[in-house]
Amino acid sequence: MSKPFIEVAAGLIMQPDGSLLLAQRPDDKPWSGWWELPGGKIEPGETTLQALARELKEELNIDVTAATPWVTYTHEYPKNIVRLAFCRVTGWEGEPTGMEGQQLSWVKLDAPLSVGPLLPATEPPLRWIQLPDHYLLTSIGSSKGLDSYLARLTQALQNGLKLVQFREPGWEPESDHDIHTAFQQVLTLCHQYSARCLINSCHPETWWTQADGVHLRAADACELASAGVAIKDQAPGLLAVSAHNANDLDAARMLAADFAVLGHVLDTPSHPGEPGIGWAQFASLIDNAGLPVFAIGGQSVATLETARQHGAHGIAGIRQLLT
Ligand SMILES: Nc1nc2c([nH]c(=O)n2[C@@H]2O[C@H](COP(=O)(O)OP(=O)(O)OP(=O)(O)O)[C@@H](O)[C@H]2O)c(=O)[nH]1
Repeated sequence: MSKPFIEVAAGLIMQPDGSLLLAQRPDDKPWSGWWELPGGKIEPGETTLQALARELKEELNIDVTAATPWVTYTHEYPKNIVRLAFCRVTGWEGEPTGMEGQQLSWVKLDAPLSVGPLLPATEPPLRWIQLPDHYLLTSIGSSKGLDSYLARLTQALQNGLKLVQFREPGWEPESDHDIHTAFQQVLTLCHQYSARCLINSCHPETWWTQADGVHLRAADACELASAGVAIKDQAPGLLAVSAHNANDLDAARMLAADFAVLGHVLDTPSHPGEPGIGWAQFASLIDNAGLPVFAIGGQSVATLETARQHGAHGIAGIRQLLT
């Protein structure tokens, strides 16, 4: 007999200082005593955000004023399959109160959790939410442009940039040594500002372990996923995947990537004459991605809010994020 399938809306209720609200499941529910994100089952006819608002009113007596869809993730438990639509909640009225007698706790995610255990399906979102929301891809081009690029990158890191990808497929063919030196300089600079630097899979595999993780091109991700390679065990650090369609996002999920980058969403100078997929298509593609997705293509600080309204974790880009 097939397992029951339930759809749930759950909120990551966050204070501006990054504290997150967790709730302990009450005695009269399955998994009682385990900690979870507040929320509950989506009723027939409800949208995810409507269900979330209703559940948070019932469970916490708060009125949600600002929430966006985020990652939808499916987890198979021994007795059922749960599709969890995690949403970010950044605005509410009222003081969260355990209306069902449940314990509540505001936790910091950059330290060991002060409560536990967490429901198994609640662990991944607590890891994902700590990813920065800006992801810069380099486009230096040659050793001639390196010094001025490093100066601009320093400025961006000083302004709070925390995640960078070294990606130089079109590096002018001077010598391999030049590009490796450039990579090391970018990596060292990122580390000076406690930022992480991933390496694109177009670069030699021997460099991958030097970086803070690997960013797979879509074709590389699809090839590794169909070959069943456990790339995450081989390359320590973050694993990211470029995606252009649902197939690429499936590969990212199969490889247990930490995040994907989907686009291009808006028209961009790096793809002249190729129209972007647009926000509606972006939102529909990531609906079942099962991992955080950054929007790429025409992205800047000005598009971050729109990206979030369409379920993006954050924005990725080459030019407009270098500020
Ligand atoms: N709210 C919430 N549910 C979660 C999380 N993680 C997770 O696996 N779940 C699962 O999602 C389901 C939520 O169902 P629920 O019983 O809390 O829903 P509900 O509030 O509508 O309760 P009720 O219908 O029993 O009154 C449970 O199977 C629970 O184990 C989480 O972080 N938050």
